[in-house]
Amino acid sequence: MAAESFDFIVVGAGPAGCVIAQQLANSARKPDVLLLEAGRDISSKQYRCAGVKVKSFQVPELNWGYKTQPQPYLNDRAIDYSRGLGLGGSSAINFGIWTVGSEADYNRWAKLVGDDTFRWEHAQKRYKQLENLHIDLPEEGRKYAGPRASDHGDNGKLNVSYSPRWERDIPEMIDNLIEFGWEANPDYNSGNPIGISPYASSEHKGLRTTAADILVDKPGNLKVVLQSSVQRVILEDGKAIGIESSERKYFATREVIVSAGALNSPHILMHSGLGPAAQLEKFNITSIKDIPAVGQHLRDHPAVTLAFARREGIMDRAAFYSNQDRLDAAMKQWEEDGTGEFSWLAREGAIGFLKSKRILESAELKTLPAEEQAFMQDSLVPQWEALTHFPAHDVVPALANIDYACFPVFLMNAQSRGEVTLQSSDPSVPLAMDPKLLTHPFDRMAFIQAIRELLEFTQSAMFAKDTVAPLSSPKSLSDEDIETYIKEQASTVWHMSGTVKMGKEGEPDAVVDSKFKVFGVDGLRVADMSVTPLLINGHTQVAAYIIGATCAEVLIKEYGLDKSA
Ligand SMILES: Cc1cc2nc3c(=O)[nH]c(=O)nc-3n(C[C@H](O)[C@H](O)[C@H](O)COP(=O)(O)OP(=O)(O)OC[C@H]3O[C@@H](n4cnc5c(N)ncnc54)[C@H](O)[C@@H]3O)c2cc1C
Repeated sequence: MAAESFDFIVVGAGPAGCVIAQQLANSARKPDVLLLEAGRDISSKQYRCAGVKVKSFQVPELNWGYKTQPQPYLNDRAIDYSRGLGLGGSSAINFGIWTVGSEADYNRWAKLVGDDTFRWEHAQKRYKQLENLHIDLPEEGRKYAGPRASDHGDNGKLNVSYSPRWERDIPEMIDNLIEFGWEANPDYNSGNPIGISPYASSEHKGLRTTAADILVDKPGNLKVVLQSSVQRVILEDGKAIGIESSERKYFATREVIVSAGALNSPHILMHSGLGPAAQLEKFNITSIKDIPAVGQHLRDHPAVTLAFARREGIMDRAAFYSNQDRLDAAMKQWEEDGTGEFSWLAREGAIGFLKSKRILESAELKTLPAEEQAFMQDSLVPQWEALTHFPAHDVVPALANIDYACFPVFLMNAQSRGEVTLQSSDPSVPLAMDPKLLTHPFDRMAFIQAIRELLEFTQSAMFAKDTVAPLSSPKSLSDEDIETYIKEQASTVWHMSGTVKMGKEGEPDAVVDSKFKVFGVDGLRVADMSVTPLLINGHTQVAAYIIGATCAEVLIKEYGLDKSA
């Protein structure tokens, strides 16, 4: 079969890859674009019920199924390191929390890489073009959320919504947290995440939103090939000229853009001869360019959940999830018209981004580089995050019979750096993944403090009056008990970042420049969560979409694709 040729080849149909492919193909010059995805089309309704969203990552055929190396600070546990496999990438299996991060993240990113295109005002513009925010809050929720139209999009392809119905204890929970001292924030996605807000999700009318939605109405000059796992980039005289996948070769006359995610993009680079030469040679891969930083600098947010049985009937969940007849009827209703409990129940709650005086005044903070310390002190930069009504029964089915409160706690700005490394010369064998969670002393101290601050709330009279028993929680507020709990229970929240880090030329940890170009290689860019030079303060899908839009903008400008032929 003759090799097919395209102007641009994009590898990976996650948030970044779908946006790049669609925006390139839609530019005035209408270049021929190929989007290759290793997985299947999983964009049909059967995979997208918002009400069972947290079950998606547990479906083996939708997931690459990765596990980390044993983590010494987590009792040597190998933890789940899921990545979405299929059209939409990890957006098709994620938990749907919609957070853009802090405007300070984007301004710092611009400064770190020396390019103002990453500044908040530009990032926010791209975000607004992608988003279609539906503010259909219930009556009782309106006083807590008030996004300004100027901060959001209402015409993008990504449907985002607040839940139109709330579980009955949510207003009291938010009131209590405000009374406890958390500042009310009417819109945590305005660039200022600090405080407590109801959260918005990547879903609407009971249907999960995924990156596949970006491809709706795709133009004819964009070809999508599924079940094609890219093994390496074909390089000739220092230039990327195509790719070799599990099924065949494809050629690109202009560029190859790798958007396979933070665990797979470095994998493809290494098998193309671009990575740490010593590592490649160990596995008989010819090194074309020694780039020691490929696979290094892996960062992620440590996370742990705390759960408490609540007084029966103060919530809506047990009465529903423990009743098979109601479950069956609700699923029938969702299938018919997308409404009913599976469109709202346990899909709503509050999100808090908190500053912590104790963390900011700690001895451990003072050991960090001055720039990092200054960043953390910024009034728009949180030290930790919590959610209030996580649907943990989708992971621990026994919880379906009880009314329970579940708070995931996330450490922001974690300092530990991990790595992904080769373990085989066979491209079908994944990299060894070692996030080295909590290896940095700052992270261990800050995570303990964050959990303690949440526990102080759950032990306050206003919350404790309705608690029947802790279900999963440290035994006390002591460092030792919290540390034991972390070791037994903590994991990450799948925000892998930084393995193909963006930076300035000559920086030893930089792999791509601010135009997403791999240093020293022509015609090759990487654009997905792997390039982030910092850990975004929030959940990462929005950042991945923005990365895609930024890269598309750069390419369209560089190649003059915005001008008609
Ligand atoms: C379980 C889970 C829960 C999460 N929850 C949230 C959340 O609530 N909110 C949030 O904002 N973020 C969440 N995230 C993170 C978020 O989904 C990711 O940050 C985001 O999807 C990353 O986008 P990406 O484009 O960088 O990569 P991905 O979304 O990982 O996309 C990469 C794509 O490339 C494809 N690919 C990989 N290798 C190859 C290859 N060799 N050949 C061809 N194709 C390939 C993959 O199959 C995939 O489709 C979660 C992630 C997971 C896994």
